Amino acid sequence: MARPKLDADAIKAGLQDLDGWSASEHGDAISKNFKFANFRKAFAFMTEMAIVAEKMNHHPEWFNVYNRVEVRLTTHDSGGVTELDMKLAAAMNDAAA
Ligand SMILES: C[C@H](O)[C@H](O)[C@H]1CNC2=NC(N)=NC(=O)C2=N1
Repeated sequence: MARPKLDADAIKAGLQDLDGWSASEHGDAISKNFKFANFRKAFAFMTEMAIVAEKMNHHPEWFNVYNRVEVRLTTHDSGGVTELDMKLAAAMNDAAA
């Protein structure tokens, strides 16, 4: 079952607690650019999050160059942002802290 999409207000409310995350222009995704000390740290973060994502069956769109990981979260099955994206974003903030 696809999760219900969050509307613009619900996304805004959810992002209050998510440091560094912002809504995309069209409100169909949330994104954050993470920066680490080096590639090893960036890739360790990705490895940790890959395991979490697989457990959640909810997978990030991301792009890595050296110490930078650009993340975009959206729920493809729902065509927008859902609670799953908020949950994964929170887990990423915890892992990067
Ligand atoms: C069939 C499978 O459960 C789905 O395609 C899952 C896998 N991972 C997913 N990840 C994300 N980000 N959105 C989804 O809708 C999604 N759906």
